[in-house]
Amino acid sequence: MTATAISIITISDTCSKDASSDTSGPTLVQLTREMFPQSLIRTTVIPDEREVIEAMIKEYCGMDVDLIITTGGTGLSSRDVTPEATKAVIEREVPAITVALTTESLKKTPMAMLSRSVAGIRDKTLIINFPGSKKAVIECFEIVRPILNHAIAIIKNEITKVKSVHNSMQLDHVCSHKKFSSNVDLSKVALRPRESPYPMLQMAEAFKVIDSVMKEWEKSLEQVKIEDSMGCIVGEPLFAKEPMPPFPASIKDGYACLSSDGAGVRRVRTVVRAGETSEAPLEPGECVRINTGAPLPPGADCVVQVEDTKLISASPDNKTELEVEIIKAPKAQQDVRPIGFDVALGAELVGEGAVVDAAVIGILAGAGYQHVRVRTKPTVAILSTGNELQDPSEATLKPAHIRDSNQMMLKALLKENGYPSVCMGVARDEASELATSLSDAFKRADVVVCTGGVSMGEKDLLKPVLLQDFGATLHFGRVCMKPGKPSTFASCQFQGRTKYIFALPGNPVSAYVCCLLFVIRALRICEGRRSDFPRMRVRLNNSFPLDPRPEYVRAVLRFTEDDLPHAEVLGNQCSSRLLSACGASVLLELPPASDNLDCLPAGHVLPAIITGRLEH
Ligand SMILES: Nc1nc2c(c(=O)[nH]1)N[C@H]1C(S)=C(S)[C@@H](COP(=O)(O)OP(=O)(O)OC[C@H]3O[C@@H](n4cnc5c(N)ncnc54)[C@H](O)[C@@H]3O)O[C@H]1N2
Ligand code: MOO
Ligand SMILES: [Mg+2]
Repeated sequence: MTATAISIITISDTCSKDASSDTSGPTLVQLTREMFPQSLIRTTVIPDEREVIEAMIKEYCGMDVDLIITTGGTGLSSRDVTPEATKAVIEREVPAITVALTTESLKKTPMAMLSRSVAGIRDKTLIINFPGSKKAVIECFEIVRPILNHAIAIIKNEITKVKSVHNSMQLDHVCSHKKFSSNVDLSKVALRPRESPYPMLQMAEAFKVIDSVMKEWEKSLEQVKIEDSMGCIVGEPLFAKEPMPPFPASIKDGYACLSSDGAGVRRVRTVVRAGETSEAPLEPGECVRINTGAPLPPGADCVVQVEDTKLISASPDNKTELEVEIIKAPKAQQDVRPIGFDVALGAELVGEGAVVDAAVIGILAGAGYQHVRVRTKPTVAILSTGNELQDPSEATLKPAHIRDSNQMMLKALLKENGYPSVCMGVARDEASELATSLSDAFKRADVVVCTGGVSMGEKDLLKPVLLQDFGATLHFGRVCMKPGKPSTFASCQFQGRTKYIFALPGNPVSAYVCCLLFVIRALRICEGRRSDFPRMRVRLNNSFPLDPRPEYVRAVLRFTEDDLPHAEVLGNQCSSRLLSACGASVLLELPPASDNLDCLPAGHVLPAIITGRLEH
């Protein structure tokens, strides 16, 4: 999570007359810049005037600033009105921030009793008052530092509006190291929570959270070779530096003529084939034998195809045509592509936001471009977790082990959707090993996709490790869907950059479906594409029982005489049975079972998300 906009307001009569005397403002700029390196930080110095302070806070809030820190004007003198002004503009107070500031500052100086700081929220902006001295500013910043990311994330991602997510955020926030480490301690397994502490989001809520979090991804462009640009999104338009064709070219194999000569016999002066030029201008009564794609000789203004001519005379060896008859009078420009006919000089070859396809690559190659600037894709790392996993290459299985199928499957699925990734191997279900592997993955990638360890087992340690070791914000930890219930989405700051983590359930089908629905959605948002896969209406071939959760059923489509394709479910849909995804063209979107509908009958028409090839 990155604050995109921060405002520092120095409130002081003295500093407003001489800004160079302000030391607290610049100190806050430095502190916030270190914590939010990618943020836009605005500063201002204003006098201790209540109306001015109120107006300034309101103005920044109107500019979608995420965080406003004021410094100064919190004391007891009659000019100290910052708290009053702040109270007048905030919509909701956050009193615990003030309590923390006071409690912690009192440990350093009893003077803290004389600060009347206020903290609160106006619209989507968090506003915190700090006292005026540089020392106090440094101390206060250290006190609020641990909550800034979470607080801004909650406010900014509108998660406050999604009650369940809000609960989850609060939960995450109070999910202390100790609470989760009891989970880790096998000897105290009896103390683990017997209910998941993570609220179960509806799909629409989960999508909304992903969309709002991923919108923060900082978009950039990169230059790639055109042959490597397939499927990329064009970042800057490209224009034709040359016309196509660059010369008037014949469309037919025949004779270049002067249209003013009309029909009749012509002397065949010479020949011009594709790739050749002919220098001498055509004289009346002459023609030049020409091939498709060859440049018209100077003077010629039309081409007559060989089918519309008669041979009149040839050399004795028949290797040269000497005279031909043009049967029908040609029109000017007949069968000629003038200069720039296909692409005019300066025409737009490919626009910003276009998806590079084979034709675009052909156009760019034909126009002499070797590179194209495209929108940068996030880098992705894949990690499998589980003590039971062996590398797929191992010949024999150890007792109670299985081979890791998720890693290769996810890599292929991402590649199929245009996203390269790196594989980070398998981490064992130990907190320290998971932390090391995650940290290695964060060094390699912006987005980390891991599988396993997100449900209720005492060895399901992904969530606690993300919270404890990386101070991650858990955007969600459970989703009402089948498969994929324990799907987890988090973000954290790592070495000054935001990392996004999709911790998918270990069951292979859950990982497959959640990668399609959540991970690829997120990656597409980063690239500025439309987030959803296309959908179509299909007819169910056989009846299908409904689950209490909305279900994503893998199916193939059969195109018949019927107006709609028929969806054939790919066998048992158990979340461990990856065979149910082999060859799938679509995910059928099944509604949850209800009192009046617990089974969809054969022939029922329902939406299908197109995730694979429609025909094989
Ligand atoms: N008490 C509860 N138990 C479970 C719940 C629940 O709500 N309460 N949810 C179930 C659901 S739904 C799912 S889905 C799974 C998710 O499990 P985890 O994400 O914790 O994953 P693991 O426990 O590590 O593994 C689950 C399953 O998948 C196999 N697996 C894991 N990784 C791989 C891999 N890379 N390649 C192939 N197979 C893999 C693993 O061996 C397990 O069989 O939790 C349910 N439990
Ligand atoms: O939600 Mo789990 O992915 O059904 O088995
Ligand atoms: Mg598990």
